[in-house]
Amino acid sequence: MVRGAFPKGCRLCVCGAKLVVFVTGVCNRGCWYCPVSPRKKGSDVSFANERPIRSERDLVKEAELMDAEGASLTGGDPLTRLERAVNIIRTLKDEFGDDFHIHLYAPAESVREGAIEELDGVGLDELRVHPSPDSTVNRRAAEVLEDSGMDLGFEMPAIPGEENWILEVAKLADEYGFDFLNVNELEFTESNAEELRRRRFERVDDDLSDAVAGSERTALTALSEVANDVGITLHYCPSEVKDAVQFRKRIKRMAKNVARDHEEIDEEGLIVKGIFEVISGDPEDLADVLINILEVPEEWVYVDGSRVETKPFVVDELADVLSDLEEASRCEIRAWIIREYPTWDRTVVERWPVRG
Ligand SMILES: C[S@@+](CC[C@H](N)C(=O)[O-])C[C@H]1O[C@@H](n2cnc3c(N)ncnc32)[C@H](O)[C@@H]1O
Ligand code: SF4
Repeated sequence: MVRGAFPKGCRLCVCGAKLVVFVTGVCNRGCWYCPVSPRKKGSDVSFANERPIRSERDLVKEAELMDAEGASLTGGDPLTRLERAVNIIRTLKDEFGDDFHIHLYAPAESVREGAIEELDGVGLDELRVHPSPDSTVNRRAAEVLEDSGMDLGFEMPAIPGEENWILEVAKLADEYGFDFLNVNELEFTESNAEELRRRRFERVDDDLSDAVAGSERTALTALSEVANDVGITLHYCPSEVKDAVQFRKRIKRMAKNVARDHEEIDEEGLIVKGIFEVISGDPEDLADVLINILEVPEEWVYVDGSRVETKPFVVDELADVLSDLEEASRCEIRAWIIREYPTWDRTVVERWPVRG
């Protein structure tokens, strides 16, 4: 549900055009529903999508590979590492121009004048404040932000039974001239599952979803109740948008930029390729046989450690003659066709053996 202009950060996000920059896992707030993975939570690590950021080059490279049109800075609490967040914004704006839209998430507790001035000064376009359960904290944040030049929104999860929190935040946002309130469907993740279960929350009745049952109803009830009293944009973001829409679209944008000559792209934007896994012997000898005896074009043969990668159909066609190939190359081989995400970590989605 959207009432009013769709926030610009959301517009680019649903197209999969936003680079997700995880600034740090550090955060002092401790929400019981915190979705941040245990691996990142509390750790001072930075990622651009799945890629660890070790230098500015990593950040820019990842943005280029997905043809990003903007970025969202998240965490943890990015404001606990203000200088890092400021440098990230500066780097992206310098590299991709002023129109590269950047929004940043921060808990209300961290909204302070000096930090906001710095972020405004470096060109942050939009700030999304995660409200506190304590209304005085939210009011203080709203007062700090009142005269800033950025687009402003509150963003919060819809916790079943907590309609009043949403109503209160919507009214505060309206009072202080915010642009929008974004309410997310509450999600189960690895890190909050125990706390959610302890509070007797359950998953919606759908194998593919991690959403909490009753969250959508809470969001929609509260938003429609407050709609006549406030003039700001009211937006509900269902959890499937993150996976089904945002991630899948980003994958499609990336695939064409990262696929090597021997890798094919399927209709969902996943990479499909053939793998010869060399159990014993020298992968270079196998590559040599493929290129010089079997006349597989050189650009379709890629040696990566103990693997020789090639087009999926090459592996398929050689399936019946693997023992001849083993003999000619003096290698013991296993053959696979795999499907993987075109992400930095190349997560394998599916792999099937061509010979057991
Ligand atoms: C995951 S946080 C990331 C940024 C930062 N940690 C924060 O909380 O502001 C992004 C937004 O998701 C919302 N959120 C937090 N926990 C959630 C959950 N379990 N399910 C859905 N949304 C959640 C928060 O309201 C926050 O505005
Ligand atoms: S503010 Fe964000 S990162 Fe911090 S505990 Fe809450 S949800 Fe987790």
